Amino acid sequence: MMKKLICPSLMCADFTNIKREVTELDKAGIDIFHMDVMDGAFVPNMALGVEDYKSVRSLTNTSMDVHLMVNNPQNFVPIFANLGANIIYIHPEADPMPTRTLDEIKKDDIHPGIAINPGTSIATIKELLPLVDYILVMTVNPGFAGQSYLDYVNDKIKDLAGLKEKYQFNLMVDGAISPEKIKLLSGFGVDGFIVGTSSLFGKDKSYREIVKELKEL
Ligand SMILES: O=C(CO)[C@H](O)[C@H](O)COP(=O)(O)O
Repeated sequence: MMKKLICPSLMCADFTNIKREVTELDKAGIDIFHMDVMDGAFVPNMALGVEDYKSVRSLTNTSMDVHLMVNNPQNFVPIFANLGANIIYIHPEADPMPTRTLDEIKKDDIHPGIAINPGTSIATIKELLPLVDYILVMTVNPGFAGQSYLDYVNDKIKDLAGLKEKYQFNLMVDGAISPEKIKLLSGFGVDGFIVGTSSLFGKDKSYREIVKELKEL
């Protein structure tokens, strides 16, 4: 069976009970905590920040990423490196020299990743493929939970899956990832799924039940 990394998007969690949320998600066997940091400029919203990152990091030893939905992400890398991030995603669309930033991330022994918007083509990121351990394909326009899945991104996901063996990256998807999409996209060769309101949070079942079901899809 292909690996299926389940990564809860903590912007969708109940932050009034973050200790319980993180503990229950850990018990459910999730793989990576996904932390969306927004600047209100690269995307028209604000979500998690440094203090949220510190809180979650203090509650778990599980892998944590940070998805920097910010302009000039190179300025924020040292902050999240110091906070114990295991994977740092930058948007190449927002960085004047993503090759340098990815090298800086790697120097800190952190996995470098790129997140790419629905309208970003593979051609524009081709040179970055040998530099990254993770590619996060946005299947909604980033910034908000609860949007609709953009089907036109499927062709790009299939094409990237075809490049995984050559470049050895993990292929991840983020945005309106329902159980049906996990099943479909696993078949395309996607390794990891950022799960928010579409499959994990605000449901009537426990995280343990849901994560088990998603892994078995
Ligand atoms: O990156 C995001 C928004 O930009 C969120 O991680 C994601 O959209 C949350 O999941 P859902 O779409 O299922 O509510």
